[in-house]
Amino acid sequence: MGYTLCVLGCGTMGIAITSGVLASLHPQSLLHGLNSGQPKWESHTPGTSTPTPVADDDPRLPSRFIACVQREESARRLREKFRAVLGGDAVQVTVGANVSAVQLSDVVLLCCKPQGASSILNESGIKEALAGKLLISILTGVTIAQLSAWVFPSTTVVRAMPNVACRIREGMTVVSTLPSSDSEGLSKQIVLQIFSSIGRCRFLEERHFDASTALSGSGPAFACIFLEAMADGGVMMGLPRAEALELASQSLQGAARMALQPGAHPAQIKDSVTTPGGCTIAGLLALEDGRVRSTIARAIQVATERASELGQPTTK
Ligand SMILES: NC(=O)C1=CN([C@@H]2O[C@H](COP(=O)(O)OP(=O)(O)OC[C@H]3O[C@@H](n4cnc5c(N)ncnc54)[C@H](OP(=O)(O)O)[C@@H]3O)[C@@H](O)[C@H]2O)C=CC1
Ligand SMILES: O=C(O)[C@@H]1CCC=N1
Repeated sequence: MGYTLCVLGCGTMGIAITSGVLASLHPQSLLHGLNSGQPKWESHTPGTSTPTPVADDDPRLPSRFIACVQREESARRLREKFRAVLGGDAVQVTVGANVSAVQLSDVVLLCCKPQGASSILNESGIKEALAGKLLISILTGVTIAQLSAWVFPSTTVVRAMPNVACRIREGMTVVSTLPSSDSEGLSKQIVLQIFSSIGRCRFLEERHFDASTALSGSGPAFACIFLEAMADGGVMMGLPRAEALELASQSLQGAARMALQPGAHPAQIKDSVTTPGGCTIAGLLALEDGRVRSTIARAIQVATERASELGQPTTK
């Protein structure tokens, strides 16, 4: 029998992670369709993630899910969503019952706003309910030292920084290196299993978390600005909007997948596209005139600085 996973604060990211993990555990379920939506275009869109084989007795895999939210309205929507795709109560959704949800769980995924951590973890009984368990926080800016001060020493605290693409199992998650006492233990296996089932997962020291938050946590938003702008250019030149978005999206996906190939480098890919005297170099020079590289790099810098402020007592 696997373990019980409690998603404490099941909003955008809680839903993305839960949906991704459920889809990996139930490859035949409608979750795949729901997560990726109906194909927008008629073009062939091959799937990319390989389903994780289900093994009910694997202690690294969750077999029961509890989602905690604050408002009844959110709870109702979540129940409908998960019931619709799994046809039962695969995910138990609770409101105002964080302590009992944590008591019933083995692993807790903290997915509330950074500003909400203090009140959620200071609720009477939570500390005791978390004793001896694994607490994985995806909160921006809230440090392991802060989290550890709110729980007993027997609670294993791990930070993770996923992104919204976990929803379609194409996420990028950075996980803090575990304490040496647990560096090869079950906690590490559980964390790896969760996040590698919904995308890529990499361990990094905590000092890199704010930059990782800006780069891969916020990254999908930055990429979508570029994507929208490319599509706008296509529309300006007469392409229909839907086709322009398809062309832009698939081009970005293709370029990113090429860049992820072993030994590949973005500059080499760019050079291979750039015919001497051709149209690509004309477009590249227009981009450079707009200081596109320093603008994008500065966005990561500013987002990193802001990430470090979030979750701190003096920050709104
Ligand atoms: N959005 C993103 O792309 C990313 C976000 N993050 C981090 O993930 C965290 C969550 O972000 P996001 O999912 O966008 O935020 P959301 O606001 O979408 O989700 C927060 C959830 O917490 C719930 N909640 C609030 N208070 C309580 C409470 N007292 N008890 C139980 N549940 C509660 C809310 O319930 P209700 O719905 O009822 O209000 C909501 O479901 C943040 O810390 C953020 O920094 C990290 C990486 C990417
Ligand atoms: O904007 C934010 O603060 C969060 C963290 C990364 C993505 N969204």
